This record gives sequence, structure tokens and C-alpha cells, in this order.
Amino acid sequence: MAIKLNWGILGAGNISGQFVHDLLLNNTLKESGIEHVVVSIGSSSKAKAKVFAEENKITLENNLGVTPVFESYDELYANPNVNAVYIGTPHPYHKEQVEASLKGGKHVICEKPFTINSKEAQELFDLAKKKNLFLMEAVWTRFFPSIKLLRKYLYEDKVIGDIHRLKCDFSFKVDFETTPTTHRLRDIKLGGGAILDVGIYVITYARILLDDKVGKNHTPFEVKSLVTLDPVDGVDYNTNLLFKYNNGKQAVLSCGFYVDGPQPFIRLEGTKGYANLSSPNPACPKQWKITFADGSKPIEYEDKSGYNGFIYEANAMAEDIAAGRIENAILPWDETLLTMGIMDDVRKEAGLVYPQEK
Ligand SMILES: NC(=O)C1=CN([C@@H]2O[C@H](COP(=O)(O)OP(=O)(O)OC[C@H]3O[C@@H](n4cnc5c(N)ncnc54)[C@H](OP(=O)(O)O)[C@@H]3O)[C@@H](O)[C@H]2O)C=CC1
Ligand SMILES: O=C1OC[C@@H](O)[C@H](O)[C@H]1O
Repeated sequence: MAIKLNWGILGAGNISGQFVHDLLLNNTLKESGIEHVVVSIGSSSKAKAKVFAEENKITLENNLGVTPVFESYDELYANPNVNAVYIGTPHPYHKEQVEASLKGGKHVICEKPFTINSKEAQELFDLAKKKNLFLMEAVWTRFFPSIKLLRKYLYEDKVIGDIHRLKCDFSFKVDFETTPTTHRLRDIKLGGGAILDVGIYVITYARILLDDKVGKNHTPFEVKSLVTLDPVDGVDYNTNLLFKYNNGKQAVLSCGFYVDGPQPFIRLEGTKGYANLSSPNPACPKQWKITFADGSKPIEYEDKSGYNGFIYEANAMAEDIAAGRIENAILPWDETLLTMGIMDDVRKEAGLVYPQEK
């Protein structure tokens, strides 16, 4: 029997649309043996939810014969037809929305950053455990087949020898003339700044490309950071981090909103060569190339699937739920707590405190 999730999509905005695209394409292609049905769209406005369904082309054909209902958030939490919730709202709302979804008896995947700090994250994981419900942060980057294959070349086949250093920059230029100060990227009340928005990805790459262990088994490392807070908005638009693992491996990481970052956005160096990752969106690692110091033929990979890339985390969640697991092995709760804890420390040193934390 096919594995099936009946989704409630919370927040009828940008990223929810990209997530839904992949669910619908999955149903059309019928390759995975997993069915993803959009049962409900929860929004501050039912009219907005309806427009979302139209704009994202949810049809009876691609949604397995189901027309979603348009609901308030509270109606979605209580909807007995929904068994899985995707949360695609700005960071400071995640805590209360995950909590309400779990209390409604739903399995949950919540956009990154999971919460605004590790304390909130711990409270949610405690609740998921108590309720025996699946819960995961939606760091889609970790689930791409491209990453699994790259890690096989690096850590099983060791094709570039001993790895010593990772350089990664996820920056993009925000147009401060046209982007209002109330936008989630800028507004301190909405968790604005680069560290929570894109810093999470450079930290993710330092975790998945320099360490073959995860969560509480991770290789110990120290972090140093330098942060410049924007004088107008009071959040970070220029942040740099250094990681040093106790086996000597180092990461040089940057994120920011003042300039567009470089391409390739990653260079991972080993004794016998290096790997580059390129992507217009560094969160989405669809393409990489391994170059060898001795001039051997490079190894290249490109994901040409047509998916945005959210399907990989959605399918992982569906498989976990079908198997009765409440935590995912690629992104266990301790790994989210580790990442959130690093961002807590970086912000603490810089004096970046969100109003919700005061
Ligand atoms: N995985 C990835 O690659 C990406 C992840 N994200 C993450 O997703 C989350 C949402 O980002 P994004 O989709 O760009 O955000 P949007 O600005 O598009 O907002 C998404 C939805 O959140 C609700 N919302 C927006 N602003 C507010 C507000 N001020 N108060 C209350 N609710 C609000 C609205 O839902 P409603 O329909 O109810 O009105 C809106 O439709 C963020 O946490 C971000 O980090 C974002 C982009 C890419
Ligand atoms: O998660 C994200 O990835 C892509 C970025 O452009 C976006 O701001 C961020 O939220």
C-alpha cells in the first residue's frame, strides 16, 4: 500500500508555494510510491488561501482527487482530515504554530530556522516526544540526493583524500531602497538578519560536508564569529564564522545581505583535489563538480529532476511516519539543537537579541 500524507499547509506565502509544487509534481510523476495530498490551506485569510491554491495550480488530477479546504489556522489544527502540517511562516511564529499543530495531533515539518533560539526548539521536541508525533526542521538542503552522492565520494570513496577545509558563502544583495523595513529579512520583530535566514545553511554545510556524524554523536568543534549589526535595522547583514573540528578540519563561513555571494558558493578542499558546489540558490545544492589535482577526469553531477527540492524532505518525513518514527536520522532533534545553539552563541556575542527573547 502507498504511503500517504494528508497535508495542512500553514501560511499561504512564498515558500509554501514552492513546497506544494513538489508535492503535486510527485503525485503526477507517481515515481516515489508516496502520495502527498494537500487537504487544507491555513491562512490569515481564506480568500488568500484560495488565491494560493489557484496560483499554485492545485487540481483534482495532481492532488489525487482532493480539493483542499481554505481554513483559519485554528480550523486547520482541528481538522481531522489533516495528519501532517507544513509550516511556512516567518520564524517567530514557528514556536506557537508547531505547538498548536502537535496539540492538534498532527505530525509536523517546520521551515528553517526551526525557532528563534534553542530554548524554544527544545520545548517543541519535548512536546513531540510526549505526544509521540513526528517533528522535524525543514532544512531541505540535507535531503538532496546530490548531497548523499557527494558524501559517498568524499567519505566512503575518499576521492579527494583527506579533507582539511571548507569555504562557503551564502550572501545575497537585498535592495534596501525597495525592501520595506517591515519585511521579514529586515525586521527584528520578525527574526530579521542573515544568521537565521541564511547563516543556518552555511552552518549546515560545515556540518554535512566536514563531519560524517550527526546529532549527539557529532565530532566536537569550536566556533568563532564576527558579526556587524546594521546601524539602521539593528540585525546582522554581515556575519562570518570559523569552525575548527577537533580533528583539525576547518570551515570558513560567510553570510550576509549587502552583496551577492560568489559562484561556486562552496569550495571543499582535500589533499587530492577539491569539490565545488554551484547554485543560484545555495540552499538548493543541485550541482557539483569534483576536480582532481593530478588532472584526472572530473566527476560532475546535476539534479535535473524538475523538483524544487522540497520533495526529498517530504518523502523522508512520510517514510519515517509510516515506520512509526518521530525523529529523522538525517536531521535528528539534537542536530537542530546543535545548529540553533551555534546561532544563539553567535547572536549573544554580537548583542543581537530578538524582542521575543527579552
Ligand atoms: N527552505 C527554504 O529554502 C526557504 C525557507 N524560508 C523560510 O520560510 C519561512 C517563511 O518565509 P517566506 O515564505 O519567504 O515568507 P512570506 O513573507 O512569504 O510569508 C509566508 C506566510 O507567513 C505569514 N506571514 C507573513 N508575514 C507575517 C507577519 N508579519 N505576521 C504573521 N504572519 C505572517 C503569511 O501567511 P498567511 O497566509 O496566513 O497570511 C504569509 O503568507 C521563513 O521562516 C523562512 O526562513 C523562506 C524561503 C526559502
Ligand atoms: O531559506 C532561504 O533560502 C533562500 C533565501 O533566498 C531565503 O531568503 C531564505 O529564507
